[in-house]
Amino acid sequence: MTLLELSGLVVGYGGTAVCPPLSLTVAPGDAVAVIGTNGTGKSTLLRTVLGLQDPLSGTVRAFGRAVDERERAFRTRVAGVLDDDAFFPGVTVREHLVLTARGHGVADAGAVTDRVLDHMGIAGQAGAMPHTLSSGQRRRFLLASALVRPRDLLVLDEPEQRLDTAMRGRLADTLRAEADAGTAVLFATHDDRLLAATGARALHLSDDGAVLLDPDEAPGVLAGFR
Ligand SMILES: Nc1ncnc2c1ncn2[C@@H]1O[C@H](COP(=O)(O)OP(=O)(O)OP(=O)(O)O)[C@@H](O)[C@H]1O
Repeated sequence: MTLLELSGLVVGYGGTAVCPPLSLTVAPGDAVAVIGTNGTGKSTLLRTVLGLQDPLSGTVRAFGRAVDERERAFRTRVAGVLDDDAFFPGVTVREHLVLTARGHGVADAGAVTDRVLDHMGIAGQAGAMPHTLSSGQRRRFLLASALVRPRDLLVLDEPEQRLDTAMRGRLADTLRAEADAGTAVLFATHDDRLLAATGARALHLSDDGAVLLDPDEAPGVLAGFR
């Protein structure tokens, strides 16, 4: 079964492509990493997959339909964490997460939130305002926002950013568990250890084209960017 299908996809801005045309199919339980040096279009690709910008050409289909983030049916099944953050004033970390969970129909939103806060190691920050968190704590919080809600497709842009080594290990375990549970995971990364630990296939973007690598060779290719 195909959950996400990119076909002849070209992404970019103002009519100018930022990466080569690409095609990719992702099934439930698949983990796919998008890799490439800075500026090769990874974030732009993920934004397009999330329906936040239109393709220049080609198609992005999720769950058998063209992606459209205005459709609730799409939003309820797709959890995305990009490199941006915006918070409601006067709403704590825990309250943000409970609101997110409730908004997506989670019945025991408080209990789920407390489990995820604990899992992400930020239970001690539950009552804090998001803007008072350290950058790594804020990253943990943003990742938590994807984990408190239902999801069939998880899209993460460099989820390892600003996380300490132990939390990067936890992140790898989490992504593997997500895939094992049947969630499709698509993430951009610069971390070859995260890539190896998740066992993800890697889509390598470069001037030479978009190439799907085997899990065995992908971490070596990524490490070679250093
Ligand atoms: N809003 C925008 N308008 C125009 N060009 C943009 C915009 N955002 C990004 N770009 C350009 O698109 C190209 C790809 O950027 P993108 O952020 O997708 O790369 P990336 O692979 O995610 O990079 P990095 O590894 O540095 O995060 C870059 O040349 C960038 O300057």
